[in-house]
Amino acid sequence: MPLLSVDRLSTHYPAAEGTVRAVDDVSLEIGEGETVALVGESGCGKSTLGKSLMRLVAPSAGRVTFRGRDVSAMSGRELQAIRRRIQMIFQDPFASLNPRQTIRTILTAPLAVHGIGDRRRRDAIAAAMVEHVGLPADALERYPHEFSGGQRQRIGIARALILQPELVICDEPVSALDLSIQAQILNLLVEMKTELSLSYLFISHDLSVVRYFADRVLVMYLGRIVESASTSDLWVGAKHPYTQALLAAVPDPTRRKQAAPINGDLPSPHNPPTGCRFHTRCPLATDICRTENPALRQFGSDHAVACHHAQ
Ligand SMILES: Nc1ncnc2c1ncn2[C@@H]1O[C@H](COP(=O)(O)OP(=O)(O)OP(=O)(O)O)[C@@H](O)[C@H]1O
Repeated sequence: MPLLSVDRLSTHYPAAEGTVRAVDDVSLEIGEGETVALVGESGCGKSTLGKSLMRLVAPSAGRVTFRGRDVSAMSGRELQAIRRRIQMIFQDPFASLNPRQTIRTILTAPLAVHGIGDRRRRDAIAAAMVEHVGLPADALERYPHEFSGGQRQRIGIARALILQPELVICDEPVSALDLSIQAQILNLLVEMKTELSLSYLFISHDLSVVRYFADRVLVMYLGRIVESASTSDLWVGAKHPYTQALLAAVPDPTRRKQAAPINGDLPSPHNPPTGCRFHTRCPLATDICRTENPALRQFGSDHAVACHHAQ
C-alpha cells in the first residue's frame, strides 16, 4: 500500500475573474521512504497541491488517502491526528515564525497542542531537536530575527519534524537561500530522512535542485501532471516537450541534446488553453493538441507522459 495516494484531486479557487483551476484532476502516489519531487513553473499549482494533501486548503473534488485512510472524509480529532503525521516545511520560514516567540516556545508549542509530554519532557525534546538540526545550544532562548536565513530554515525543519511525522511536504525549502546554504539545508533534509524514516514530497521550480536526491519526479503544468518518471529516466529520457524545455534551462555538460528553452508566459489558470494546456507554447503542437486533452500514457513501468506526440 502506498503511504499517500491522491486520486483525481482538483482544487479550484473562486475569484472575481472566474474560477482558478489551480489543481485539476491530479493523481499520484508516494511510497513509504520515497522522495517524490513536484516541479514546474511558479503559479502552476504546486503549493496548492501540497496544501490540499493535508487539507490546509479544501480540495474541490477527488480523494486523498494516507495509509489507506480517506483524509478527505476526516474532521475534528482525526484530521488533527493526520496533521501530526503529515507536516509541511515552507519556503520562507521567517514568515511563519512568530517574531515574539522564543525558539523554545516555537518548538514546544506543537508538542503541547498534541498533548505530548509534560513541560520538562517537551523542553528536552526541543533541546534534542535543536542539536539534531545543527543549531547552537543557546538557540532555544533566542528569537527568530537573531538567526540567518539558513538557520531560520533549520528552525522551520525542527518545528516540522518535532512531531515525528511520516510524510513531509517541503515547499521550495531552499529557494530563498544563497547557493552555498542551499546545499547545507538539502544535506540536512537528506540526513533527517534516513534518521527519522521520513518520506518527502519535495516541491521545487528548479529541476537541478531535485536531481541528486529525488527518487521520482512529477512535472506539473497549469494544474496538471504532464510527466512522471524516475529521476534518472527523466534526466536522460524526458518525453514531454515541457519537461525537455525545463531541462534545457539546467546547465549540464553531460547532456548531448539540448532542447530549446521554453518561450512565453504561463497562460492564465482562470482560462486555461483548450486541449493540451501546453499547446500555446509547444514546438510540436498540431490540431489534435488544440482540441483534445492528452491522457497520461505509460511508457514502461514507471514513466508516464501526457502528450499526443510523445514517443
Ligand atoms: N488563495 C487563493 N485564491 C485565489 N487564487 C489562488 C490562491 N492561491 C493560489 N492561487 C492561484 O492559483 C494558482 C496556483 O498557485 P500556487 O501557489 O499553487 O502555484 P505554485 O506553482 O506553487 O507557484 P509559486 O511557486 O509561485 O507558489 C496561481 O494562479 C495562483 O495565483
